Amino acid sequence: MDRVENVHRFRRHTVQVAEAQRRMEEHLHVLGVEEVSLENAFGRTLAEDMIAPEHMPHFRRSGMDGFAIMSSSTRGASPESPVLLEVIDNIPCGDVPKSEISPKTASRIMTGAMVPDHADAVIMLEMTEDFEEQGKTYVTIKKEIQPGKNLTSIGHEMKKGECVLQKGTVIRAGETALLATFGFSIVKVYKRPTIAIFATGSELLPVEAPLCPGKIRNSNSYMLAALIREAGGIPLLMGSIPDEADKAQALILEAFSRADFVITSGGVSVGDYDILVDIFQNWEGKMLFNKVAMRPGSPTTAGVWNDQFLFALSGNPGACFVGYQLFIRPVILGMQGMPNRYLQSYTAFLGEDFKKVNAFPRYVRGKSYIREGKLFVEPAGMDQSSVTVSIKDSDCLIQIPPGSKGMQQGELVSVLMLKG
Ligand SMILES: Nc1nc2c(c(=O)[nH]1)N[C@H]1C(S)=C(S)[C@@H](COP(=O)(O)OP(=O)(O)OC[C@H]3O[C@@H](n4cnc5c(N)ncnc54)[C@H](O)[C@@H]3O)O[C@H]1N2
Ligand code: MOO
Ligand SMILES: [Mg+2]
Repeated sequence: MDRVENVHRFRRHTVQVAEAQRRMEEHLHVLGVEEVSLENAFGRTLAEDMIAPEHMPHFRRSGMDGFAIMSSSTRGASPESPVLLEVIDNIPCGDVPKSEISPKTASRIMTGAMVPDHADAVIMLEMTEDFEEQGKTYVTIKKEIQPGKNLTSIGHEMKKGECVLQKGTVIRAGETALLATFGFSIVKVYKRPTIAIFATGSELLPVEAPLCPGKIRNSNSYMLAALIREAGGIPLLMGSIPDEADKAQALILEAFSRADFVITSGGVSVGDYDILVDIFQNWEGKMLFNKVAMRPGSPTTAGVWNDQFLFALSGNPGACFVGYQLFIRPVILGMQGMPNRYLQSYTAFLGEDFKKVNAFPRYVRGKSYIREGKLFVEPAGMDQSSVTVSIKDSDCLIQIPPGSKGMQQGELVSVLMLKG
C-alpha cells in the first residue's frame, strides 16, 4: 500500500522498490541498433541472433602432432609385433593433404592440421618411432589405436545453421572468440544510451577549485559518470546547477535534446533549497514516484518527459550510489537490450551484528568474502547516507529488512551483488 505524506508543499507517496522499478519498466525501451567492428564490440549487446555460416571446425582436425592413420592398420599391434607404415606426406597446419591414407600408409601431421581422407585417427608422435630406408620413411606403431583418436570431427563444436549467440547476449571474451571464429568482423549491437548528469547545490565547487568555507567539491557527478561507463552508457557531465529552480528546470529540459535521459543529484528532500522538488511539483510530464521505501535514498524521485526519464537522486553520496544501482543501472542496461538488468540476489551469512533499525528496507554498502566455503557479508564501513569513503570498499548491497530489532551475526541475509 502506498503511504501518503504531506511535508510542507509536496505530497509524497511512498512506494516499494519493486513497484518503483515496475513503473519505470513501463517506459523503458531498447534503443536503436548500430554496427560496430568486432574490436569495439566488447561489453555491447547483440541486436540479432548470430547463425553459424559454416561448421566449426569446418575440416577434420588433428588434435596432436603425430601421424594420421587408418586405425584398422594398428589392429593387433604390440611391442612384440609392431605395425610398420610408410610415411607418404607431411601436413603442416593450413595445408591441404596431398595424399589419402591407405592400410599401409601414414602421414606426418601437426596439431590443428587437416586430416587426410581415409585416415580416422592420429597417433601421438611420442608413441611412435620412425626411420628411413632406401629413401623412404617408415613409422613403427606398437599399440592399437581406436577410431577417432586425436581427431576432431567436422562440426564438433557447432554445426552450420546453429545459433552461435542469441540476440540480447552481452559480448565478452568468449563471445568475441566465437564471433571472430565465424568471421563476424562487424556486428549489430544496441546503441549505448547517453545520460546527462547534473549536480544541484550552491555549495558545489568544480573538482579543480580550492576549498572554501561551507563548500564542497562535486563528487556525485563524477561517481555517476564512472558508474554509467561501467554499465556501458555514455555520460555527459553537465556540471552543477545552483539552487535556483527556474534555471535548473531550463537546463534540465534543454538537456533532454542532447541525451537519452537525465539524472540529477541533490535537492530532492524537504530543505528550503531542494529545487528538484519545485521542478517536479510543476512537472508537465508524468510522475513515476517521489518517495521509495528504502534507506538510503528514500527521496529518490523519477518522472518521464516526452518518453525520456528524469531521475532525481539524493545528494547524499551514499544515497546517490544506492539509487543509481537500483534504478539507473537497470535502465542503462535495459536500453542496451540486456535481459538481466537487475542486480542479482544471493543469500549470505551476516559477518557481524547490524543493529540499526529502520521502518524501510535498508541497502547497506557491504563487502563479501568466503569463509570455509560460505558466503559472508558485512558493512563495508561507515554506512550513513552522507558517507563517501565506504562506497569504494563495497561489492554488494546487504538488504536489511525493515523491523525493530536489526539483524544478528550469523543470520542469513539477502545480498545484491554489485560486481561480477
Ligand atoms: N528534515 C528532513 N531532512 C532531511 C530528510 C527528511 O526527510 N527530512 N531526508 C534526509 C535524507 S534521507 C536525505 S537522503 C537527504 C537528501 O538530500 P537531498 O537529496 O535533498 O540533497 P541535498 O540537500 O542537495 O544534499 C544533501 C547532502 O549531499 C551533499 N551533496 C549534494 N550534491 C552533492 C554532490 N554533487 N557531490 C557531493 N556531495 C553532494 C550536500 O552537500 C549535502 O551534504 O536529505 C536528508 N534531510
Ligand atoms: O533516504 Mo536518506 O538517503 O536515508 O539519507
Ligand atoms: Mg536537501
